[in-house]
Amino acid sequence: MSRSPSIPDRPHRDIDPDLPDSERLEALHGHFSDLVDVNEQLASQLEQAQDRREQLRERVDRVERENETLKGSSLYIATVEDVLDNDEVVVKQHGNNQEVLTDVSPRMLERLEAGDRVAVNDSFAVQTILDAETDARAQSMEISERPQVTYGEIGGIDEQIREVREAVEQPLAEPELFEDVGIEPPSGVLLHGPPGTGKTMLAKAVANETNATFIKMAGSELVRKFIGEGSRLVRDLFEMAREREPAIIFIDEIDAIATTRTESKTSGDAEVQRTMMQLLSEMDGFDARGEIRIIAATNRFDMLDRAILRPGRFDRLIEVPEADQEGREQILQIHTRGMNVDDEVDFDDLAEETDGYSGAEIESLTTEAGMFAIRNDREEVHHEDFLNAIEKIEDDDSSDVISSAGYFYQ
Ligand SMILES: Nc1ncnc2c1ncn2[C@@H]1O[C@H](COP(=O)(O)OP(=O)(O)OP(=O)(O)O)[C@@H](O)[C@H]1O
Repeated sequence: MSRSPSIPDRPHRDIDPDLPDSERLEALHGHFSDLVDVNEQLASQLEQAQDRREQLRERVDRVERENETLKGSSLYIATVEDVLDNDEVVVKQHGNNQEVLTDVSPRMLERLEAGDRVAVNDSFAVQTILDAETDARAQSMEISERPQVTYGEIGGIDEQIREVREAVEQPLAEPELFEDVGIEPPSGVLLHGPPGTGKTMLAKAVANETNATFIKMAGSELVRKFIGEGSRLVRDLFEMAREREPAIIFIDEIDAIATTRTESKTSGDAEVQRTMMQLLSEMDGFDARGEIRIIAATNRFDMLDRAILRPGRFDRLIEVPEADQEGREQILQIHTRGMNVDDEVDFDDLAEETDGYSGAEIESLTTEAGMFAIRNDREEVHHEDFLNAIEKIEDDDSSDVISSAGYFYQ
């Protein structure tokens, strides 16, 4: 900050009244010119102060403008339904589906087409047209016509495979069985268990077996920053599935939108709540005997809002636990199928050594063992390579590899 200039001293001159007139006149002249100097200094200081005031005023204006922009920047997402000739468009706001007729500038009108996603402010004035890159629909789903994963590639969870086949595959493949008996198949299946135990693989394998499109959406993707975006994505998800029947919708990390409601009522919470309500309403209006099956997964079963577990929703719970000794041996064998493994490798012993490892961790262990073989100039992977890999992984991650499985999942 600039320091304020010091105020000049008031000129002062003692003039002896007994002096001759000419000398007094000269002294008065001197005094006068001192006053003129001070006056000039003060005038220049005044000018500087005025400049500074002007600068400050401009700064205040700028900050106020920024403040206004910030206040106005919580925009809502809407879709243009119709572009009318008289500089008006009909937009439908995501989330509440409210349709509004709103004016747009001729310049904006030229760039708008029905179907465009736009951001609107509180008064529904179109602020921005969202381009393809901001189109969350394309970014946030993983779609695969028929995933490659088969049941044979999943080890240690045979019972869970059987349950999933019964709850998801059978209603798709043999719907008449349910019709004949007169029961509704489970609406949604919830897989819960520690990370890396094969939940996603299971969902993919069902899609593979039933020749269905696999559509995956992560719950965290549904928690978007724009109001209305999450529920819109849920609608898109089901629409996408309807377009591609038969389809398996897989919602990973469902806890992101379905955790127990907290007391806090921030707008973020309300938005998450709306997304979950949209999911529930899509599921409620769903034909359980149809060609779309829904599977969700979570590592945080304890946190889930029980509302999603009611009949007609995720009403079939399947726990996918950490593999036991036998399961780990199977997983080791599955992941070494394509590897050049020495006959001496003792999988039973390795399964014992990997107590607490998830399927995903066993998979990375086999790769690490292969790296040890390469380092030793061998094409064949030996038992000691696996042991070295275990040691390395445990050294690297001594703090969390073994405990990670239980970290989120109590
Ligand atoms: N039971 C298993 N059998 C064989 N491989 C497995 C198994 N579980 C996990 N894997 C390996 O780990 C990888 C990750 O597994 P997956 O994504 O299915 O786990 P997840 O339970 O969905 O994990 P997360 O909860 O973290 O999403 C798989 O691609 C697979 O290679």
